[in-house]
Amino acid sequence: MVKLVRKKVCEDGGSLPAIASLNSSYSTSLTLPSPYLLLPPVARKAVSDVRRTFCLFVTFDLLFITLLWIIELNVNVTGPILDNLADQVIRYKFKSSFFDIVLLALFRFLCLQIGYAAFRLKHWWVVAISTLVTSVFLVVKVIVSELLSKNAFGYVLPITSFVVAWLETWFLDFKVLTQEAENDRAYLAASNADRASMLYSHPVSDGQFYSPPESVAGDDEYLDEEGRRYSAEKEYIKQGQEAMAVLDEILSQEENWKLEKSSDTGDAVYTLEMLNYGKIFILKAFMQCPPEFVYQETIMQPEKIAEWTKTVISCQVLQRVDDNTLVTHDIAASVGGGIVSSRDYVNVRRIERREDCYISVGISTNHDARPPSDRCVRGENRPGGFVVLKSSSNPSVCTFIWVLNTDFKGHLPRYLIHQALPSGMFEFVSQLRQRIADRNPSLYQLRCPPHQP
Ligand SMILES: CC(C)CCC[C@@H](C)[C@H]1CC[C@H]2[C@@H]3CC=C4C[C@@H](O)CC[C@]4(C)[C@H]3CC[C@]12C
Repeated sequence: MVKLVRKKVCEDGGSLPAIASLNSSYSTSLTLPSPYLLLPPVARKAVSDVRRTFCLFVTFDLLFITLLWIIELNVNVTGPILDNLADQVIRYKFKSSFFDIVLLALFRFLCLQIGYAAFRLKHWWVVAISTLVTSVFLVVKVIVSELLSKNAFGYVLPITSFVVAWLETWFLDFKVLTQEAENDRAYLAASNADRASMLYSHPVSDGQFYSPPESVAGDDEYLDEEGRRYSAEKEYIKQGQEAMAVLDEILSQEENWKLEKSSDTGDAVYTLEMLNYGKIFILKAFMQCPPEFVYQETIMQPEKIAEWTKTVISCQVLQRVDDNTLVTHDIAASVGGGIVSSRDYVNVRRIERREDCYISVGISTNHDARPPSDRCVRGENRPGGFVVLKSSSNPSVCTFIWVLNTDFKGHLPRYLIHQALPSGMFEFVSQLRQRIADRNPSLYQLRCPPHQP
């Protein structure tokens, strides 16, 4: 039984060797577009798709009412259709002609097309006026005229006009304006993200860390920008160090961990209640492989984690601040069969190599390149992370600990989440074992890990 030992931190926190020495295939670029991101804005369409659909519907309104009228002219034909037409148009009588309903459709068509296609208005008052005029006119018409006694069209035409007019109001207000407002927000966010990624857009080649370019002497604005960036980096480093202190605190309280659930592979999930952080979930799993393998898969290659676990949809390194600190954008899959839908997180991570373990802590932070977006609920990670404990007696085994301390946000029943987390964590570690076995076939025993002694 690998006992969780107290850590002995090296002075510099065990700074990492340059990535290149660990895995030359590892590369990252801060401008790599991710399918989950709001892609930098391209030229925007003059008329949005939803608005074009609305204009099409308005055209349908006019054509459909006109078609119904033409059919009506044909239905009770006493003489030639032209007589009927002349009757309703030239010898127009409010009480017996349908021509005014067609003119009303033409009025709606002109108002709406001029207002929403030509002037591209973003307000509902034009459609409100056209619908109000239509409604008042039709109500008066139906009350005063003899249309209803004339034929079926005495019902069909006014009712169709009324319904179509109100459908146009609904469509514009609940579809066009809301969708376009959403598009504007997304466009704005993409513009910000695009502008921000230009700030951090220095491609980081294999194994190199991001280092701010030399500032141009005398360029005050640039120095301001540089100063801002420098203080942002200091802030990230500080957040990582503080999170590491909290994680160490959690690890030092193993005697207070409460066993929640064990898996048939001998893994266990514990919980720990902490004053400022609520209920923390801690997975502890015995791994039949050298600690370096676990370190490589869970800590050193953050962007590849999505290749082998369904828990994470994507992970992108937004910025490498220094040898121990990086900022990532993680998109987690839905949890508990959809109880918790997919969440995204911006985490500052601190990685340390210590005498007895490899440790990686993360905590939620902000980054200009990934402002919160309406498309995904932004979760909040409190100090938590991965610990790969080395065995002092056997270098080919280790213990993997995952401290999960997350607020999924949203109005979700806590008990449901707390039910779902342990199984999700067990699934993660079994996918980790599978990954290590696939990448290190020699470790056949990984495929059926023994029960812990
Ligand atoms: C059912 C459970 C397992 C789902 C958990 C979903 C979320 C909360 C999980 C999925 C992937 C997780 C991240 C994976 C890797 C790291 C790096 C580590 O240095 C700090 C924690 C951090 C940043 C994790 C935070 C929590 C995380 C975002």
